[in-house]
Order: sequence, then C-alpha cells, then structure tokens
Amino acid sequence: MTAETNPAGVEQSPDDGQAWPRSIAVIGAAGLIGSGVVYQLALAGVGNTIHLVDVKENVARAHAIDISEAQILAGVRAPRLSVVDPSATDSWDEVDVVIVAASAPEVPGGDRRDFLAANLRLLRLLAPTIEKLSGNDGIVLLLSNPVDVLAECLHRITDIAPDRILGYSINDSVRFQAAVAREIGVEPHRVRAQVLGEHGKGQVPCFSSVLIDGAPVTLTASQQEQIREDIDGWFQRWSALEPGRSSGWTTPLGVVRMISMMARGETFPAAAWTAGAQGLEEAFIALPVTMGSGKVKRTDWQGSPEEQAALVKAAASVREAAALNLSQELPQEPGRPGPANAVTATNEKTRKADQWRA
Ligand SMILES: NC(=O)c1ccc[n+]([C@@H]2O[C@H](COP(=O)([O-])OP(=O)(O)OC[C@H]3O[C@@H](n4cnc5c(N)ncnc54)[C@H](O)[C@@H]3O)[C@@H](O)[C@H]2O)c1
Repeated sequence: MTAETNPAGVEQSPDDGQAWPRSIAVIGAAGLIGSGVVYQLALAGVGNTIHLVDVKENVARAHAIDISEAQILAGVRAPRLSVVDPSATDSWDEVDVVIVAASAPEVPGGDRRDFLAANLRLLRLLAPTIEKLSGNDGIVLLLSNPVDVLAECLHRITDIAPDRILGYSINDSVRFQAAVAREIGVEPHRVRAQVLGEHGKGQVPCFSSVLIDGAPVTLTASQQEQIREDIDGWFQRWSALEPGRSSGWTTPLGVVRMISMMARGETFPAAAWTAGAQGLEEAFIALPVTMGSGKVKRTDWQGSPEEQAALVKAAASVREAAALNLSQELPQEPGRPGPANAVTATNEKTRKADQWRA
C-alpha cells in the first residue's frame, strides 16, 4: 500500500483513503465561508467524507449537489459530501475536524468584536453539537468572529480539551505580507511575515521576523508605521465598501492550506491556547503552532520586547472580553442556557484549566 499526495499536499493512500483528516464536519455550510470551505476541500480532495451542517438545510443540500458536480468536472473522486439532518444528532459520527463557520447575520462596522454577543449566543446553542461531533479526539477549527474570543468561550463552556481548539487567523498574515510588499515595492510572494495576537484590533504584526526572499529585513520606524496603518485599517476599508459578504475567497483557501499544514506537521499562525507561554495570561490568541499526535502544540517563538508586550496585552484583552460576555449574556430564552450557566461555566474554567495542565 503506497501513499500518494493529493492536490492539497495531504498524504493519501489509494487503498485506505485519506490518512488525516478522514472526516470533516462544516457547521454553517450553507453560508459564504462554510460553503466555500466545502468547495475548496472537495476540489482539493481532502478527507473521505465532508458533512455539511446548517439550519438552512435546503441551501446546504443545493451546495452539496453543485459541489459534487464540480468534483466530476474536476475529475476528483473524494471526498463524499453528506448533508446532515440537524435534528438527528443521535446518528452523528465523530469526525476528525469540526469547522465552525456558523454565524448570526453580521453587518461589518469596523470591529469584529461587534459580532461577539450574537455569535456567542449561537456558539452556546451549537456547543453540544460541536462536542458531539469532535468526540474525544477531533480538532475544532473556529472561523466565526471574533474568532479568538469565541475560542476562549468555547473552551470555558465545553469539555473540549483546549489543545484541540484552534481559531483561523491566517488572513491577517496574508494582509501583513501584502502591506509589507506595497511599502517596500516588491511582489507579495517574496515576503514572509506573520501576524500573532488578536484577529482584530489587538493584532501583533511581527516586524522582527519579516523575510524578503528568505532573508531578514529591517524596516524603518516610518515604514513600520505605514504598514501598521495599512493593516489596522483593513477591516474598516472592507466594511466601508458595504459588500454584504466576508472574505469568501481567501478564507476557504486558507482553511484548506491550514489543514494541509496540520496534516504535514508544519508551523502556521492560529488562535491557540496560551497556557504555559511565558508571561501570557491563559486565553486564545494567534501564536505559531503545529499539530502533532492529534493535539495543537505551540512552537517556540521569540519576538521583540514590543511584540511580546503586545501579545501580553492581547491575551489579557481576549480573556477579559470572554469572561465579561459570558457573564453578561441576555436573560435565558426557552431551550437556551442563560447567565446562570455562564457563571457556572466561568467557575468551571478554573477547575478545567487545572485539569488540562495536569
Ligand atoms: N476568522 C476569519 O478570518 C474569518 C474570515 C471570514 C469570515 N469569518 C467569519 O465567519 C463567519 C461566517 O461568515 P459568512 O460570511 O459565511 O456568513 P454567512 O451569513 O454567509 O453564513 C453563516 C451561516 O451560518 C448558518 N447558521 C446560523 N445559525 C446556525 C445554526 N444554529 N446551526 C448551523 N448553522 C447556522 C447560517 O444559516 C448561514 O448559512 C462570520 O462570523 C465571519 O465573520 C471569519
């Protein structure tokens, strides 16, 4: 049985199918990002089965038909697409990766934290589904915004091990790469640059590790300021266009790249649990990570003192936003956990944090 590499670069065996991940569930699969993720995974031949989950089941079914036909056109045999009946949770199997792209309707206004209250309510509703689908070993990849605060909330309200939760934030690094390229007048593909910290206002562009053609480069203070202004203004410029859509091209492609890097044990930036990272409060912020033995692992990274200080600030801010919003949720509606449960969840956090550290 020989292994082969599929178009996404993920190891695959002709007899045995995909090595990892074999199965993926996409929650919010009828939406722009969710359906885009399914499309990219399907055409890249990642996994044996992709389960599509969405309250708009009819739209998810239409996407599944359309994307399956695109697979025929592209000559791709796997993965198989399966639309899951959201009411038949008993029959759901555990999967290797649960991708969460479900979202309340969003009107971008310049700050992703504006979506927190509504998407946290949704996350609470979806938490049992996410726990069931991810089982004991699955990785949960959050896309819904604000991604790091929601990752922190998910950790607090569920029993999912924090080293199985990740938040997608690669777009920030892509935008940093583009801004550096614009500033110094080179093609973006010649630049390597990563953003850590929060996906939003607390982002930390790592100027100390910018590479051009693989070689370190020192940018002047004024260049750094220009680049910072450029990337900090990205979401506001996007919102001002009033496009009525999020980044439906970059994000799904980035998700497939991220899953490929996870499968290959490569390092990439993602919102991950900070526990044990020197000087950082426990929270989820973007750090360089790899995946090994089915767990997310932080990789060593040494930034400048300013970058380290900005990470410290970002972790504290994410932690505080999660705690505050969990304790301030609206009064309980029928069938939805309310503030009392949020407080319990916050208290639970202490117990669980000790358990994960043990
Ligand atoms: N992390 C990132 O870099 C990044 C990039 C782009 C978008 N996003 C975020 O991804 C999320 C999705 O964006 P979008 O443009 O696809 O939004 P969208 O409105 O097109 O899709 C959201 C989907 O969620 C579904 N949904 C709502 N409630 C649900 C439930 N209870 N169960 C299952 N599905 C449910 C909706 O039916 C809809 O299909 C947003 O929060 C957006 O901000 C994050």
